[in-house]
Amino acid sequence: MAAANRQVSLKVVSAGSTVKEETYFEKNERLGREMSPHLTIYQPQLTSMLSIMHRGTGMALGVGVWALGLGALISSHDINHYVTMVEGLQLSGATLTALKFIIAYPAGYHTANGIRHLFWDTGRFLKIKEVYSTGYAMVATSFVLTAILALI
Ligand code: HEM
Repeated sequence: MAAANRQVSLKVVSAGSTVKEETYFEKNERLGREMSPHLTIYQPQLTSMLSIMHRGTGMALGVGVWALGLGALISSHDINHYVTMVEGLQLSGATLTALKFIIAYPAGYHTANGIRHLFWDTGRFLKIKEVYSTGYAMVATSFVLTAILALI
């Protein structure tokens, strides 16, 4: 009953004195906080490296798809013209295969790791040992896939 009759006094304050007009990054800088994850001291691990690669290859594929699409729209020549141009460079078979390998690697990697991701999405291979073993297997598969593409 005593609590119900308790007196409360309110103090009027301006919004500016309570709400700090400071961004998340400014606050972290003021408090001397490091960026999280603190990349400069973060030990490189297979898990994080493969994850970064997945994002990188996804972005590379995105750029490639857009470039091919827009190129086809705005170019006055068809693909045969560019094939003839490359043939005209008289590159050796090994150089050509190496170049094709480099261009195709994002597709080989992203497909192999994408399938690994899809297995994870079904709840499989999520134990840390399995994450590592599928990581190594995926890297090997990505090389084989890309080599097949480069040799076509
Ligand atoms: C031209 C084809 C493709 C493009 C442009 C593309 C692009 C991307 C991009 C930009 C991401 C986001 C990466 C990130 O934010 O970390 C992504 C994620 C993903 N991609 Fe692809 N991708 C392609 C083909 C494929 C294929 C063929 C597969 C599977 C066989 C695949 C499976 C996945 C999966 C599972 C994720 C989500 C990974 C996660 O959960 O973090 N992608 N893709």
